[in-house]
Amino acid sequence: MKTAYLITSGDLREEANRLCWPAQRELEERLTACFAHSGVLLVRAAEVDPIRGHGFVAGQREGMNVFRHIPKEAPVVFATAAWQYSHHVLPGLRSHAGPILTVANWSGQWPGLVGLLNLNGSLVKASVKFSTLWSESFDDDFFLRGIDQWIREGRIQHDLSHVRGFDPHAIPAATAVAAQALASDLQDRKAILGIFDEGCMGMYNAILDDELLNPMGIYKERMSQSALVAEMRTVTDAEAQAVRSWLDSEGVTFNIGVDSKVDLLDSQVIDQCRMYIAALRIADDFGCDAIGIQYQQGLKDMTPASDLVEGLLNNPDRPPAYSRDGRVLYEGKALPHFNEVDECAGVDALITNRVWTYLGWDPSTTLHDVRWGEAYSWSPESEPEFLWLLQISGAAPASHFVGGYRGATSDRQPAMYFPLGGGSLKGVGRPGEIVWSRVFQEEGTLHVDIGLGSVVELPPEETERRWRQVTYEWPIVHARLRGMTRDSFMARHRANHLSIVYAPNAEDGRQALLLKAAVFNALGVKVHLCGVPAVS
Ligand SMILES: C[C@H](O)[C@@H](O)[C@@H](O)C(=O)CO
Repeated sequence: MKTAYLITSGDLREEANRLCWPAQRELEERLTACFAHSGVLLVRAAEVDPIRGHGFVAGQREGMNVFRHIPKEAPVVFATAAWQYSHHVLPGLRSHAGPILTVANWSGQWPGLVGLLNLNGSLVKASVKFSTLWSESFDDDFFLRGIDQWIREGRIQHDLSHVRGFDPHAIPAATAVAAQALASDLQDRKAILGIFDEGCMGMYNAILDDELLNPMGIYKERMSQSALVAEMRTVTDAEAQAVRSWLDSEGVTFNIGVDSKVDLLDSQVIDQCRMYIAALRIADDFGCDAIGIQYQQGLKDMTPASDLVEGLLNNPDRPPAYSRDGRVLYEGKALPHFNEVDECAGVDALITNRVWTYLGWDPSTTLHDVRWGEAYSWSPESEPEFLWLLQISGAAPASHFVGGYRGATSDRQPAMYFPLGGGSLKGVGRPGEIVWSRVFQEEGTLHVDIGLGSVVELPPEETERRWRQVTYEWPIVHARLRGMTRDSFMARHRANHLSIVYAPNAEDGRQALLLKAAVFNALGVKVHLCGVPAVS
């Protein structure tokens, strides 16, 4: 290999591209130096645009044009230090014949690792072969060995020994019976995912065909964010204020300011309360079992962000909302919400809701971005332990926070993403045992990765330090994912998101994982146990 082409992809929001550009430029410089050291010239496939103030590919058409100038068989390196829309480069990568490497810098500053994992998941769904790497310093052994192998062989082998198949015969008989009953119930009665506009921010991997969903008993109701805005207009000030008052009485702190461009205003929160009621009313109209709001393109220019709404919906303990004729909507229940209309997370949330409700446990669940992570030394003598930092862009159920609603704050969404603001639902993940999972599509079928972990509590100053390295306005979770290293998880994970739900303790978590795995298996989804010890 003498030459490789460097491409990147960015946001559709130019403000985000401009702000993230310095980090991207630094990544590209380091990567170029690294390849040069190995005798390979890394050539940028597109010029940096001085007028736009960045060098990101910022649209699908633009990406298609860039790829027309890359020789078909040439090696291509995709590098990202920021959140990016995969569909900008997916058409070019799909029809590319040369080796593909995807790389991100190991940094929490912008969601670059999230962007990397989204592209990786999208490439897996599209059946495009690729290799992937990440690095903090670009001089570590793991990275250099990977680069070396890719340059020599056009591929990189990672350790995936933590992933193994699920054996439905190796679980307790009672679990198998319960799983079959839950699966049959779903297939008989069927469920509806309410989709407020399909496809968010280029997340091709988050869109699932009806052909895959319908055999499970899951159907989509296709709805529109415009209908949500229209319904919001019918919600009265008094109805919206009642939701806000409920949140105030539960102790949520709204960090209200004065400048609508950068601060959270009461009026933005009231609009979010309107959206909460409107979403529940529409979900009820269509008999939805879960809903997802695309929430970025289109909606961000019409209303404050939907995160506060989403975090509330995922929690059975939430402000009461009434139908137009006065019924309490989804009384005492969560209405699972899949942020960024990630349908894989929607399927997962639906199954979690059924399984956890059957077990009599709190079914509050949420997806998170796999944002970053760092080692932590619990004592001066102990070996540092790697802890993941999970963080979704503003929404998580307050039951997942230290202190619940009382521990929750609502900060204005960053203006670079959300010009009309809106408050987040933000807190620190409460310590406890979790089951994590990810539904994904590979080779035309549905799969789920599932594993065990725990949320850990770090000293407040360490939480604060980590929080300042990522997006301070969003919730934060310090997680230990059992049975795998940072690198083996990254090599395997097929999405920017991962879903979590709490179990009462480790043994209950293990039993619930088996039940959830068995339900998926009974529904025809291929289950992969990640880092989970064999059932004895
Ligand atoms: C607002 C940002 O674009 C986020 O939505 C992004 O980082 C994600 O959450 C991607 O999953």
